[in-house]
Amino acid sequence: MACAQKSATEYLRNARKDLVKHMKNLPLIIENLKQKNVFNDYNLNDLKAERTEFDKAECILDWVIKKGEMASEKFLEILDATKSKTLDPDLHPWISLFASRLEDTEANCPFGKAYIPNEGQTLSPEDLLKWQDKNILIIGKPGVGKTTVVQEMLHLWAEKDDREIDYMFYFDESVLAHNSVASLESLLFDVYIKPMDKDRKDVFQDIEENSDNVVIVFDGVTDLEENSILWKIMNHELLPDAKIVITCRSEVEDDPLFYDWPTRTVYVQGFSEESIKTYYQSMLGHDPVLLDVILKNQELFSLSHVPLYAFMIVDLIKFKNDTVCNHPHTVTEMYIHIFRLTVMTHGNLQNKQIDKYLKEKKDQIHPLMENAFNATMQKCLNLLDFSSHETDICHAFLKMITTTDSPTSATTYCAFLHNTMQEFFSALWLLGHPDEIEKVLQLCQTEEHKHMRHVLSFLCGLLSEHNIKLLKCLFPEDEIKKTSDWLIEKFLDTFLQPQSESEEFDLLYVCQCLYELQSHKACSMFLEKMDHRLEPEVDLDPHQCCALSYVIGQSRDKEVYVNLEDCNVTDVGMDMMLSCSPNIRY
Ligand SMILES: Nc1ncnc2c1ncn2[C@@H]1O[C@H](COP(=O)(O)OP(=O)(O)OP(=O)(O)O)[C@@H](O)[C@H]1O
Repeated sequence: MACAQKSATEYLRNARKDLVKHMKNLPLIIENLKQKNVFNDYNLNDLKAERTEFDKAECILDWVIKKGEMASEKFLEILDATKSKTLDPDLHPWISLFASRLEDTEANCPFGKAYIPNEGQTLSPEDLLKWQDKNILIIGKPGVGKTTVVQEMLHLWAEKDDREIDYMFYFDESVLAHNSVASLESLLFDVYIKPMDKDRKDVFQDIEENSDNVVIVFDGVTDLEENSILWKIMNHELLPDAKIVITCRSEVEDDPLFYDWPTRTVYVQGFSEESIKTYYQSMLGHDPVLLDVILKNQELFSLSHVPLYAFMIVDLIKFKNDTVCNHPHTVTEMYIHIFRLTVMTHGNLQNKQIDKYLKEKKDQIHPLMENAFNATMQKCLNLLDFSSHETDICHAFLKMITTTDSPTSATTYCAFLHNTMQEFFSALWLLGHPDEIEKVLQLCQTEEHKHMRHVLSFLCGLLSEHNIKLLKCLFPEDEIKKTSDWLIEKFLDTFLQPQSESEEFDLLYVCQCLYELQSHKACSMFLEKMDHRLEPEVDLDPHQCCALSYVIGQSRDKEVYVNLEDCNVTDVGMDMMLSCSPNIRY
């Protein structure tokens, strides 16, 4: 099974000694690493400074291993593809073994990085590719799989021999952040692909003249500056017949940017119940006890419809003990454990050493929190002011992105491996700066800063009593408690106000924050303010049902009236609602 095998990083680490001596043709390896975005310009420059081939080989291996699993996998793929030129024959069986393992994994295990189809899903990425519509908007909550859907579209397109579309361009948030891109040509050719200089003009002309053969994907739009190149593409002022696919989070759907954008809208739902079961069966089937823990735990199961959470659960469940299984599972707690696990792996530590190590590294971690917060406030994923040494602990959470600014210059930014991690770090910063919380509460009510709500729900989770022991190595315990004491009432007062005359307050968001906070007192206060009547009026996904039933379950002596007349609720969701039945009246 894929999960029982050695990781690519381990595979490399074990062979490091032999590779340092027996890798050949280093320039070819380096060029490939550059093309696959494993190495950036800084790495190349630093390598030039190494004097001997041996030193260079050591550097290459150490950097790749440090850059993590994906980099190691790409490196091994390069070695396999070029082995006749780059590896001593003695190492050919070693690399072939890795290559066959990859094929085996892909054939037998449809998961890992592969796209997981939902049973009975009404639409597939293939359908989206075939649609004739010129504008497609893909919407969903964080981590539910929007990026994965568009990447699967790209993958399907790249695999096709008889393509109907000639060009497909994908731009992620780090590119979208550069509203100032100078021209269409530089956007298309300077970010990822560069046609040979001699062809560049012809290719560009072909794209412009036959824009009906072009698909442009903007992944993770938050806003686009009016009249920027990106805005003009979206509105078909440039490449008038191109198909534009945009992904955004649910709260951005109502942004004025999309008011006049005639569009076909697709909502990404995440894993279906069937997909969740198949996924866990494939990852944990070898351990029926663990498998059972998840499948029978309604909260964990409901969280798993967000694929990102399902992946985290698999990693965390291995550390299961009675406490792990016997208390409610919040999203924030999973992030705290992932944070601590990353620290543990980076420092090569044992579990019991993590707190001490974190205390020692506080000075490195706090600037990362601050940078995350500032970048999130500005809806930016590149940490513009952040610099730290490659060996710092912070790099365990970051990837490097290099953008070419001109033919002779490039800029390298740090960015979090996933944007939800950036939001988690932003919440950590707020936890250490309680004076700023009230301002953020107010800002969240504005269109411009609505996105900060994701940070606040993490903040609620960080304030949960259960999590304090995991955080007190970074923040004083009494400060966390003090913040928690005053925040509840402020939070409820702020969020229970309708956002505008036409818009009700967001009941489900408030319930999710209360679930993260895990406080009976806060739930009672909320139910009191609601007069024990809840009317969601929208379809509920399993995790929303989990939060809602938790809040209802906190009403000890009063029944809560819940009106589900206008809601669709999944079976898992309904089970959870019914499990708090003594407190509920329909
Ligand atoms: N259908 C799927 N099959 C396999 N993996 C998936 C699927 N959907 C999501 N994932 C995995 O879940 C993680 C999060 O997905 P993704 O980045 O696509 O979410 P997102 O909706 O774009 O999140 P955000 O709004 O935070 O950008 C990724 O690691 C991705 O590989």
